[in-house]
Amino acid sequence: MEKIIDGKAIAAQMRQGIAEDVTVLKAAGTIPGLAVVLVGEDPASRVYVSMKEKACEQTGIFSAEHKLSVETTEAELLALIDALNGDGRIDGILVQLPLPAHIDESKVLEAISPKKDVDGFHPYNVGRLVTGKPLFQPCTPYGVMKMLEYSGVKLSGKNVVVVGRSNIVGKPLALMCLAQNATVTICHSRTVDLPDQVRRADVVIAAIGRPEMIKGDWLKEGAVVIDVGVNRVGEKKLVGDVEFASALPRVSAITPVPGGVGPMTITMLLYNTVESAKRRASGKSV
Ligand SMILES: Nc1nc2c(c(=O)[nH]1)N[C@@H](CN(C=O)c1ccc(C(=O)N[C@@H](CCC(=O)O)C(=O)O)cc1)CN2
Repeated sequence: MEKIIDGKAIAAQMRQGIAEDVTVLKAAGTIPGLAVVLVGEDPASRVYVSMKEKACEQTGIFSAEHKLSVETTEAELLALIDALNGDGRIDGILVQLPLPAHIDESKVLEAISPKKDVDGFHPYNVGRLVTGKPLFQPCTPYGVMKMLEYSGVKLSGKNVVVVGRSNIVGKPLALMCLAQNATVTICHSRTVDLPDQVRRADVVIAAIGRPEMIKGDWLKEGAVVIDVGVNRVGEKKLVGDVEFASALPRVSAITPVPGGVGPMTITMLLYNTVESAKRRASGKSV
């Protein structure tokens, strides 16, 4: 196992496989389609959306872009989603988060057809994950699981500590690790003695959104560290939730920021879209 888990390289390898699947689908008459919806001008969201569009182009997926003004009402957004749910060219619908404060995020996510919910955020898909029969799995946690698989890290019987309990990363990751027979602990802002919890972990997954909060001397010797944090410090610098320099000498493997989990998020969105297109092509119900 490489000490630095290269998310860019794993993502590139997976995207090649996805592009091959798209070629096969197109030859049989199905063009995978993703609708990308952005409301407002949030600069980070604009960057992520354009990365998603570019990734679609590179893999041959049709992307339909809907860039809406910050004044868009909740009713207008719901009407667009309704139209996309019924659009036969669209296999996946992505609404970039966060949404402006006047729009109810849960209402919007619940309006997306579970069959086109390639972000895996709809309560139906959350329920499928909880019951161990996933349909669409959320992209960042799914990307983490793929990185562990590609790096040969087996979770069965391991102590996994997930730091962070968000609906889109921490909670689904805990369920995915549990499905691989890990012993999972979820830590959060009220956890007593976080360093002590982290010290027990064979695998630490950091998803708290606090720059370099987890220090090297908190880690067990030989631990595997997956850093989901993408924190902007100053104008240009990006850092994770783990202090990389102090962690590196102690770990057996670690993901960098940037170039770790981030590239996998978009790759899993492409993957989910193509899986959805394969279902459409086969006429299978879900
Ligand atoms: N509808 C969704 N909204 C959001 C999601 C999501 O999965 N679905 N996740 C995040 C943002 N996100 C994708 O949307 C995302 C975050 C980071 C990266 C990434 O590649 N990061 C790079 C650094 C890029 C940079 O320079 O800023 C890295 O870590 O190497 C991709 C996608 C919130 N919203």
